[in-house]
Amino acid sequence: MATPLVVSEVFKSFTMHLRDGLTLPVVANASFSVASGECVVLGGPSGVGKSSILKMLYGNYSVDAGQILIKHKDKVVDAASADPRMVLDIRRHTLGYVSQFLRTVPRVAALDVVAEPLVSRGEDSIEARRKAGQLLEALNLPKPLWQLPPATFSGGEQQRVNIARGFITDHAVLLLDEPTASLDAMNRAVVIEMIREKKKAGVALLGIFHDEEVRDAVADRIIDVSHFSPRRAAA
Ligand SMILES: Nc1ncnc2c1ncn2[C@@H]1O[C@H](COP(=O)(O)OP(=O)(O)OP(=O)(O)O)[C@@H](O)[C@H]1O
Repeated sequence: MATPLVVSEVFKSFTMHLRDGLTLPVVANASFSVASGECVVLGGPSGVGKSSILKMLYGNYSVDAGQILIKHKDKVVDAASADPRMVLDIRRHTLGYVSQFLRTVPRVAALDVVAEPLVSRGEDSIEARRKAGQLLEALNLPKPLWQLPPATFSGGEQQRVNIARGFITDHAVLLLDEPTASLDAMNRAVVIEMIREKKKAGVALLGIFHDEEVRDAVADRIIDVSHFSPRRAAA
């Protein structure tokens, strides 16, 4: 089985510059991998470092030590030490991320927000919009909203735009940070089905799901992130 994501001995601390440089160690010696077609869930109590791990993998947080090995365009790249241009290339072609909250761009219609990851890869914009419409329809976003910028949408509507944007590409690795937190039962079921489709297509998924029902429906494996807690490592 192919393994497009390998995390090896990753460490992370935050330095509080406004608190006399106080250092808060958050992740110590995190090592795990995710295979194609597998959905791995990061578990453990609140504040243990689950979101921080996803943000390091996506390049939003720097990594203090260790490697994040991603299979990118037939090569293995260490995203932890890659330059910003490489990180952007990995995001464009290999690594998707559904964050908890949509970062809206003023004046851009929801349909174009969803189509953008395909357009930025040079795909035909009409075809990209068609695919975006299919996803928004599956996620029950009312059609009159498609042409509006999502800034004024409800939390659940914004989250569905965010999910559609994350799922529109055929990226080999997909990170999901509580994608169903603001959704009703009907749309949670749609997202569960979309995750199963990605697994069937051979995508490696790594996610955080506080909702037990969703977690049980999609998880092949749960990694207890408290194993990577610095306090435990020091004990
Ligand atoms: N940018 C940051 N600056 C300083 N501290 C941070 C930052 N991001 C996260 N932390 C700290 O790192 C620790 C882990 O946070 P993180 O959000 O990764 O936990 P989590 O396991 O995802 O929690 P939850 O389940 O509550 O979302 C927390 O103590 C948090 O305060």
